[in-house]
Amino acid sequence: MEPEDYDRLLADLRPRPTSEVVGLEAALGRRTAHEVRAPQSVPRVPTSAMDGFALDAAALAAARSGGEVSVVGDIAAGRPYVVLEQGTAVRVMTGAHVPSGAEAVVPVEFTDAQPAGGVPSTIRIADLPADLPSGWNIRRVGEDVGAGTVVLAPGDLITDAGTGLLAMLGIAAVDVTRPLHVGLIVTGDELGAPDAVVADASAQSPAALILNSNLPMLEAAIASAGASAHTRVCGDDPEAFLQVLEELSADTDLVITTGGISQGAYEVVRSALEGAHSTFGRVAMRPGGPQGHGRYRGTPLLHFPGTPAAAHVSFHLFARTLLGAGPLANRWRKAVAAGDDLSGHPRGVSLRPGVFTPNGEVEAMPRSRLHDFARADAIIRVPRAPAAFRPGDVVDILPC
Ligand SMILES: Nc1nc2c(c(=O)[nH]1)N[C@H]1C(S)=C(S)[C@@H](COP(=O)(O)OP(=O)(O)OC[C@H]3O[C@@H](n4cnc5c(N)ncnc54)[C@H](O)[C@@H]3O)O[C@H]1N2
Ligand code: MOO
Repeated sequence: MEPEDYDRLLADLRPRPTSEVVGLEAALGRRTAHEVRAPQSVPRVPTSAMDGFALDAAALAAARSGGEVSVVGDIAAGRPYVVLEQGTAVRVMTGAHVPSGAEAVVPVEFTDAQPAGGVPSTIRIADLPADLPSGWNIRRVGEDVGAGTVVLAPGDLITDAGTGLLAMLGIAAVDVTRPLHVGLIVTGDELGAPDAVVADASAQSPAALILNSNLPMLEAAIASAGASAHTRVCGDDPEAFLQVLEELSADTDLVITTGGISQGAYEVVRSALEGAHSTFGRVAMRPGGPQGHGRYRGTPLLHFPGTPAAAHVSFHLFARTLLGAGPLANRWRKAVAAGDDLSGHPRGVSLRPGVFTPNGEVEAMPRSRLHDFARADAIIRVPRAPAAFRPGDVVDILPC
């Protein structure tokens, strides 16, 4: 099974997020719970796109034939509106409310007026384009955003530009999804805490030989995905594992486990859950081939392999789908390959760490260890052999 097919199977496990209303200052990086519609138009009134003079049709005609036009007022952006009398002009600044009846705003450069200083009492205009479109340099009401337009869809990430957009529309608070609570159980009798003393390799203590990289790595990945992590470490005893899962699943929206799912003698996760709660199998991909998923008392479960590079890739491919990023099939982006030729593996999709070159192409690292992914900008998807890519070919990448 290809990674995207497996990912589709996981869709039913997606937790339903709840929502909360937050102020704009706390909205950055959150996702909208509902669509957001513009409560008002932008601009709200016709506004000038240029510093210049608003003229009605009669004044424009007079100016075209070389006549002087009287200037009857001055409007800066946000300042009170001035009535445009027939056959006259009003000085307007960019963003100013253009008086009704104005046919066009003529930029100051087309006139004999000085750009700065007081308002001239009259202006002359030279070299006006022959066919001025009606409303030249006047931004119509709702030209940027019409009242009622959907400006953000449900699930959209609120970015810095999105924050500005909401402020522009007078929206001070927004309904966003609450961070999901994700349980993480990292399994293996052999694991030592990252600060454990690394003993001599010949020593008897296994905990000193393999340090627990998956826990801090996936805790960080969960936080980067906007969720909160609740972590536990567990040995290879299935009963003890079930006890940890029982506790953790009661208060979490999703539980991720690592390790103990392949063909070995101490596959704790598999022996505790297979049949009753979870299914285990192999996805045609490397790293990360062994995978499992299920539910425990309703709480969705994802089971990742213990090998650190496999756990890393599994999170980006599959956990992100359940944490609101959308189906894997929709998340691949395109990039131009650089560096050496890339050949597919005969048994499945290869997921290779890739680094962006200064000119924006992507170059695969020679190997796919955690050490390589730690420096990568993206995961490159190399389909199964005989697929092969040469420099200049377009490849699928997942930013990570
Ligand atoms: N006979 C077979 N053996 C294996 C197969 C297979 O198909 N047949 N698949 C291999 C592949 S691919 C992978 S990936 C691993 C996955 O095995 P598990 O999920 O059961 O993981 P473990 O055996 O528990 O651990 C694998 C490896 O990773 C180390 N590990 C585990 N957790 C952590 C952690 N939190 N931090 C750092 N390192 C960790 C663990 O000590 C093992 O060395 O199975 C292959 N075998
Ligand atoms: O899933 Mo494994 O060895 O391919 O890392």
